[in-house]
Amino acid sequence: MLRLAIQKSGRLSEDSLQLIRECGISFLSSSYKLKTEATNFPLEILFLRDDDIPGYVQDGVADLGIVGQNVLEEADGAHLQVEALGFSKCRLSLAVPRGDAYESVATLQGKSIATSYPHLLGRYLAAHGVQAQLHTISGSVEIAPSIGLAEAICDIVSSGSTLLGNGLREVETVFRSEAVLIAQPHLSAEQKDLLDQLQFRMQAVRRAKRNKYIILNAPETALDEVRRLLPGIKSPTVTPLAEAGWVSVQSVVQEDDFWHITSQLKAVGAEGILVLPIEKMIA
Ligand SMILES: Nc1ncnc2c1ncn2[C@@H]1O[C@H](COP(=O)(O)OP(=O)(O)OP(=O)(O)O)[C@@H](O)[C@H]1O
Ligand SMILES: O=P(O)(O)OC[C@H]1O[C@H](OP(=O)(O)OP(=O)(O)O)[C@H](O)[C@@H]1O
Ligand SMILES: [Mg+2]
Repeated sequence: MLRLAIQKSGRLSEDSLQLIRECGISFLSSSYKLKTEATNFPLEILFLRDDDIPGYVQDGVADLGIVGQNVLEEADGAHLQVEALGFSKCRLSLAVPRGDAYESVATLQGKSIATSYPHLLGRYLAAHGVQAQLHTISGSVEIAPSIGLAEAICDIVSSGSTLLGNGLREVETVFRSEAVLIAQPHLSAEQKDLLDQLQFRMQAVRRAKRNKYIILNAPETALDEVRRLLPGIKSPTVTPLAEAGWVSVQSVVQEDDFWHITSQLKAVGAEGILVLPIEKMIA
């Protein structure tokens, strides 16, 4: 049995639950129940505050956890990371009131800074030879300058809307983060085997999300060009159409390259291009 700790409610919760479900693991969940057992995989899921997850995993109370690298690093738990999961991408940044002069991090010398990440920020400031007064608060950090609590802040930024809405300007990136899977250091051989199975499934799900299945019709004369554009996993599947001189091509294309490749496919005469999502992809 493996015990996996995920965030109870917050920015990581939905994507964590979705990833577990996409791995084919079923379980019942209700917002009142803080522990549930999967029905088709030896997994127990604990719903916790995200700040507590690195400690629980370090101590072996939970075997696995899903947490942001920002929280993990703040808790000195980077060694627990087994895999980056690609969601909840954000950055920990320094910001100052929009009208304030700012040249470099040296501008913060002797200033007061509000943050929920005193360890990460302290390390960053020390590396830049800056001494500042840190005020540790656990949330709504962006309010601090406007109520006279601090002259600058250091908090999580994603779209930048919270900074904008509070009259602040992002000036330095202290740390880049995404959600990660972490594991306790003393898993048994059986638990390691289960973790391998879980990671295998997670990787298949993530790979599938990065790729699309593509089907198109092309004149036979364009086949070499189409094959060059759509090499697929091994090579594309090519079948003749009922109409002479035409073929149907099926392949896999990376989401990031899709629009660029599609315009090139059209340029060489491809028609009727269909694109389908892939559910799982095993290399
Ligand atoms: N705006 C954002 N966009 C993307 N990811 C974010 C954003 N804000 C936070 N995160 C990531 O999600 C994690 C959880 O954020 P959230 O705001 O839900 O934490 P919290 O309020 O501390 O939750 P908890 O109540 O569990 O302590 C953060 O540690 C960070 O890794
Ligand atoms: O750059 P943005 O897209 O505006 O996101 C940044 C905000 O998101 C997070 O807070 P959240 O909304 O999760 O609320 P919380 O303070 O309750 O954690 C973070 O603490 C920032 O305040
Ligand atoms: Mg928290």
